[in-house]
Amino acid sequence: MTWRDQQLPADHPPVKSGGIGVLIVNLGTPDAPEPGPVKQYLAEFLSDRRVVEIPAIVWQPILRSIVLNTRPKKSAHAYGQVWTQEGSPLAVITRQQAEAMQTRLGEGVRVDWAMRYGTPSIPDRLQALMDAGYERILLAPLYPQYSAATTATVVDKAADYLRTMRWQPALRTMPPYHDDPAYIDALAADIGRQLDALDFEPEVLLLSFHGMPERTLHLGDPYHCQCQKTSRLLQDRLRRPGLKIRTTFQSRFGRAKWLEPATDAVLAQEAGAGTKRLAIAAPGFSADCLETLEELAIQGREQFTEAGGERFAALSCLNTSGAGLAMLETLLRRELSGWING
Ligand SMILES: C=CC1=C(C)c2cc3[nH]c(cc4nc(cc5[nH]c(cc1n2)c(C)c5CCC(=O)O)C(CCC(=O)O)=C4C)c(C)c3C=C
Ligand SMILES: [Fe+2]
Ligand SMILES: [Fe+2]
Repeated sequence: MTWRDQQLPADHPPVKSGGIGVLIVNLGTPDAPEPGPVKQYLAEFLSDRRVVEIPAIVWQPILRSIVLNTRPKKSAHAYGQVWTQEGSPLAVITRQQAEAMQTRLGEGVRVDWAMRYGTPSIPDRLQALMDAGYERILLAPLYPQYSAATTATVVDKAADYLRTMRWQPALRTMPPYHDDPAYIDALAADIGRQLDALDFEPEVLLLSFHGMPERTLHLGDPYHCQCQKTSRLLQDRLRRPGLKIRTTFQSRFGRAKWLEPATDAVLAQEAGAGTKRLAIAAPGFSADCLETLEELAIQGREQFTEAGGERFAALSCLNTSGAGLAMLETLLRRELSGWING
């Protein structure tokens, strides 16, 4: 009991200890690879005004009457192809990343994880950290490139929850790290290692980033520029002059024009132009997920080989690789240093 507790009534909640918590956050994923849970997840995700920037009065009827009646079945099938014994790859890897950070950062800091959509939710984990006495919380969205549809909506969600609290934690947010030497070095080391381990030598390496509506670029979202900068720095750092490297954007959604060139179009175009051996990496994803394991590794392979390609490799994301964990530790320690040493 502290001196403060002694002055409080007996039924008063315990005085918090003031410890430091880290909440790492990724996008989110359904609870099961079945249409029901996928529908629930998509309803939450695609109702986020940061993600679909169409007025709700126009979008919600389309979402409810068309998208949520057609997409869940198709997406559930895709999730079924990549689901693991432990669950959705994105959730499993994010949890493993949090556990590894707990080990690396030690007992002085508590590391937890959450998903922007689905479970475990950001409010749930923020409250759990507060209940356990962590009054300073570092919110770490694991998106190297900033976009309103990813980084900003994580901060919105945390802020919305803080708005409901009488006793708020102090919140710090980890900035995007698209050009951070720790990130570029980790990518170069991990992609270089995977390229060296292939039993063929690719002529082309695609760096495929998740797409966004092109309109967001014109509205000032830095996402496209940050993807291009990551690619340029990574290309320099990879030092493979014989390898043709191209930047592409995947996972188009809806009817609007998205950032180009599209990954699927480039796969077919490269094969059509005579490229026989191709590798693809997804540097914007911190963890393998549906978009890398199904869309790139399964569908991408089909698109390339059906158009005449012969050898294809989809490289893993940083996940829990040594390079990836060392990078995360560097980024988190940098943000925590003000609180620990200050
Ligand atoms: C890495 C950054 C991401 C950006 C930017 C992003 C933008 C964005 N996404 C959609 C629509 C969908 N994305 C879906 C899956 C998905 N998206 C990301 C990351 C980014 N999205 C990840 C990591 C995942 C995988 C989730 C998993 O469970 O493994 C999906 C769901 C799957 C499907 O039905 O195809 C949709 C839908 C939009 C509209 C958008 C930008 C405006
Ligand atoms: Fe997405
Ligand atoms: Fe997809």
